[in-house]
Amino acid sequence: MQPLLTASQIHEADTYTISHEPISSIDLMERAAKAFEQVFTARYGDIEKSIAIYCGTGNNGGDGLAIARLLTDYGFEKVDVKIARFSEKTSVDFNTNLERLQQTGVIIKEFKSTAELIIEPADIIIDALLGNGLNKPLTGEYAQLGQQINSWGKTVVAVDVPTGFYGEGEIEEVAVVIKADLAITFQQPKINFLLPESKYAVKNWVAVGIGINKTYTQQLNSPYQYLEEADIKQILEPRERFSNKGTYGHALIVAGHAETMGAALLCSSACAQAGAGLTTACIPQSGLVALNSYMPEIMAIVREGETIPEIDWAKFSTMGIGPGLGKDDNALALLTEIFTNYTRPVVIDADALNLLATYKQLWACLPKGSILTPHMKEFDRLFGEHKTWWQRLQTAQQKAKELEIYIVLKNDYTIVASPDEKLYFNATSNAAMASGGMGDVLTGVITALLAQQYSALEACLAGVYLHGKAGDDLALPNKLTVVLPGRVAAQVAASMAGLMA
Ligand SMILES: NC(=O)C1=CN([C@@H]2O[C@H](COP(=O)(O)OP(=O)(O)OC[C@H]3O[C@@H](n4cnc5c(N)ncnc54)[C@H](O)[C@@H]3O)[C@@H](O)[C@H]2O)[C@@H](O)CC1
Ligand SMILES: Nc1ncnc2c1ncn2[C@@H]1O[C@H](COP(=O)(O)OP(=O)(O)O)[C@@H](O)[C@H]1O
Ligand SMILES: [K+]
Repeated sequence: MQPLLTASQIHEADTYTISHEPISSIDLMERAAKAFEQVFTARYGDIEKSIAIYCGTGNNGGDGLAIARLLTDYGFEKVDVKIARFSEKTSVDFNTNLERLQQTGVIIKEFKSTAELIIEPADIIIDALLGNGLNKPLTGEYAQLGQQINSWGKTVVAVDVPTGFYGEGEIEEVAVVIKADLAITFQQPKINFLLPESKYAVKNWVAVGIGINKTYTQQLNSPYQYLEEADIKQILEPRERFSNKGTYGHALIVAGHAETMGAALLCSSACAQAGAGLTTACIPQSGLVALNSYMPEIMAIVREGETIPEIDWAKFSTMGIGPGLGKDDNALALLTEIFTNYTRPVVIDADALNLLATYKQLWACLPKGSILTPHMKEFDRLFGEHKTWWQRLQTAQQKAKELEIYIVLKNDYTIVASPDEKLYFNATSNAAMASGGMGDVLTGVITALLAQQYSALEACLAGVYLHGKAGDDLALPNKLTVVLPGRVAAQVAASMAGLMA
């Protein structure tokens, strides 16, 4: 698990590392510049290309100067450095790196106003103007320079963060940010890189370690955490000798409606394939033949007309409720019946979320410790309209605590909010997975993990990771632009095995 820190915490962690490693601040900057150079040259290794490095006069600018020296040493012959002297203020390490660079043959130009600039002829621009030290939106000369650089439409690689971009907090639509094709960022992704609104400023990012003290960053106890493969490996347990289907739980999937039976099939088949010892689908009569032919391993409780079926509550280890269920009175009665009789944590998705959003009385009997898996629109239906993802993060954090539930807010980087106010970001999954029914599969996977007696948090974390990993394993090696949910469900076991190898 990697803690995601805010700008001020990153600054504290830098300071701590400098005094405790110990390492001098200028050497830490050199380490950062070296880490940048390695990723940069791996991506843009053609030394014939010309590079312009725009530097501020703080530490981000200092990085830029060190990078200019390192890229020249690497073999780039056309490196131009342009220092924006918009203020008299300079950092100590900026000054040191300027002296170092002056001893090389690199051309260093300075400008006091954007009006002095001509259209940049270089192939690639490195943005080392402002980094994490940004404390207000760009105005004046910085804003003009930002607009100017954006207007050139060049390939831009940002040092740490794009100039004008906030690592955390609300992203303002009107603020000027120098748009980066790639941000090579130090130590950790900045929290806002993981929210959809950042896509206008950051096409891609890579985080490079610079040896910031891990014990210190862990003890800061950040609410924002970034999931890593090692975390999931730690969660997943191998199957035991002498185990049987009873060992791995009995999951009930309550889903499906005449026109949306597919959701029930996808969800229950994902549940069976993610390892529930037994899976039963509670579906309308009209889906029974389809279920049996789609996956004969799954049992059924049939819903007929308006009647609520008899359910032997004690038989089920957990339930996944909602995919394709519909929102009619029947669905409401069924959900009420479940909430009245079943007290163990369940997984709530799709129409069950929409019912919860409409009929507020249902909240009172939602089993504590349950898992809600909304996408953005469902989330807003549940908790009100949000203008930004940053606001959604705050709401997810509050609501998970207040209601003692887990919220899986689905997106490119799915966020798991837990009652202890932590927010976990998952990086697996890819755009090939953006197709209807994918969420139904996720619900099946999480339900299966709950049935196998993983804790609710473990089921959420391992569930989102595995679901995304299965999609990645299918799509990425073959550069597929689409993977359908049924294939993802079928891949989960193999991806799980890959993690446990
Ligand atoms: N030891 C360290 O602290 C390390 C810092 N590193 C680099 O240092 C950067 C942070 O450096 P600094 O804290 O010097 O800050 P920056 O270089 O990001 O900014 C310089 C100064 O500009 C001013 N400023 C902020 N917002 C502004 C605005 N909107 N318009 C005009 N001026 C503004 C502030 O006074 C700020 O201190 C990181 O992003 C990273 O690139 C790396 O070298 C790694 C080690
Ligand atoms: N562009 C994307 N990048 C990464 N993951 C995605 C992307 N689009 C969708 N997903 C994943 O696919 C799932 C879609 O869920 P959801 O919107 O509920 O689908 P549905 O309602 O059709 O079942 C989520 O787990 C989400 O994380
Ligand atoms: K920058």
